[in-house]
Amino acid sequence: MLARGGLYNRVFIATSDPITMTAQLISGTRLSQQLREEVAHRAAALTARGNQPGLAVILVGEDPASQVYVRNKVKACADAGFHSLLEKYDASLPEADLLARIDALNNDPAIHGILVQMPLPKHIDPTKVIDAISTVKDVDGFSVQSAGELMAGLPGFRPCTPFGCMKMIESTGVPIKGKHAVVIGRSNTVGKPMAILLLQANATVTICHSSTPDLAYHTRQADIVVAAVGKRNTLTADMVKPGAIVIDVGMNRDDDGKLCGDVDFNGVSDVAGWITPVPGGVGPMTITMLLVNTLESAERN
Ligand SMILES: Nc1nc2c(c(=O)[nH]1)N[C@@H](CN(C=O)c1ccc(C(=O)N[C@@H](CCC(=O)O)C(=O)O)cc1)CN2
Repeated sequence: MLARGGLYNRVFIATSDPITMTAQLISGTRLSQQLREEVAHRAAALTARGNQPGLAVILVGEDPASQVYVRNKVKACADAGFHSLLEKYDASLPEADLLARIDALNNDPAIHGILVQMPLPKHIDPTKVIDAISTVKDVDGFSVQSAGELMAGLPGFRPCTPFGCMKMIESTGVPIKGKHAVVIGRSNTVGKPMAILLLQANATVTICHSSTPDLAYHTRQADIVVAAVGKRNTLTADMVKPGAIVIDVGMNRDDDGKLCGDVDFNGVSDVAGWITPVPGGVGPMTITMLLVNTLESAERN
């Protein structure tokens, strides 16, 4: 039984032990609300100057989860006062047609951000598609150019999920500088950029992955753990240093079909200092940071 409320409300867990340590909840929903209000104010100022932020969202195929995400992105745009275009294509869309569409959007002055929802159907090369998006409109931050800018510490768009995770860590008020951070997962869209962002914030960073022999050895030393594996119960209470900040990027289903992350939330809440929930944690922040990137693209314009 969980009682949740504010950004940093304690996570109360009904157990037989009344003095178990309880982590503070980092609510992505609440933090998103605050950030989206700021985004909407800045968007209104830009719109008043004749430069309304505009986002193009492209969905190829009928993946049910992707349909929900693109709908949520379009709604978030409307709520923030952005102009948005949702383009939906049949799964059989030829790659060349998609590239031609991106080319047209690259040259559309009303569009400041372009995103192609992932995953794409098998016959389409995601790298080719992402790299076709103009760097100045790559608000997902997935292109090779954007990855290079991140690596080099140059200005550019940061991938939305790790960017959101950084905002969540920062929201705790705990300085990242000098902390030991462990990132579990090495994907190009989450694990690797997450590690670089933490490094740029002066954390000492360890990246763990499926071939790491003793994951718990590393996580037990971590002040910050980011779990981005895609496997539930990857991080359990015995693997966490007391007081640590735990960020859960996972989106999995439990045996009852309920959405859950990579972290054993109930168990880890007894040990960690801060923890993100699933749902209501990193997911909403991913969409919020997309708005932030699109707004910044329009402001640069
Ligand atoms: N072009 C992109 N494709 C994909 C991205 C991305 O950032 N850019 N990320 C994911 C999907 N994604 C956004 O696109 C995304 C996933 C989940 C959520 C979210 O808010 N989840 C909710 C729960 C939703 C549910 O009930 O099913 C939550 O965690 O609270 C937002 C965005 C892959 N593709």
